[in-house]
Amino acid sequence: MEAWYMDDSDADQRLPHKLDPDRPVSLEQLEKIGVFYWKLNADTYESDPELEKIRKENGYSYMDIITIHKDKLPNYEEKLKMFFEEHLHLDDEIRYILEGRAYFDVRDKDDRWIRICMAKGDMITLPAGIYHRFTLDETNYTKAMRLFVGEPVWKAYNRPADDFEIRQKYVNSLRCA
Ligand SMILES: CSCCC(=O)/C(O)=C/O
Ligand SMILES: [Fe+2]
Repeated sequence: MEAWYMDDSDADQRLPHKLDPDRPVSLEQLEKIGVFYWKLNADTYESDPELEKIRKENGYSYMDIITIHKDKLPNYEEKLKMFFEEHLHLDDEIRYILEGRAYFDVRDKDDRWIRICMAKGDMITLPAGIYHRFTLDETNYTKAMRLFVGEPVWKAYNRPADDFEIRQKYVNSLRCA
């Protein structure tokens, strides 16, 4: 996993969009905005005790696997467009990359974009209420595990969603961080 502040160019969303000079973002900085990260062995995900432990400790009872590729995902273009709209969810977004690569972009406290480059073995949780978006990189392929506490709710609320209780709760949580 590698993270950095993004430039504001309109070029292809699949490009890295690093600043020049680069402004890397550390795990500690991500934790301050409620983003948590684990590194796992994706080759053994079907029988990995480390993954089992994380699921048990955090109550991630639900899981499925999504393959994001033009030949595998129904309504591929439409879904990618939707994923890249800035949005929030009422619950945490938990993703584990099993193959390929992808970018998760999150807003920092000052509303600046941080790009999180996720590759095989990277697992992340984005807090409920954080504004974020998702895109493939130039390799155009990823396979990811989606986890959830209880029955999954995939509904995304596009920005602006500032009046949502979960958004206010998230914003308030940043004050004490
Ligand atoms: C890798 S899962 C697809 C992206 C997604 O579900 C989402 O909500 C992105 O923010
Ligand atoms: Fe999302």
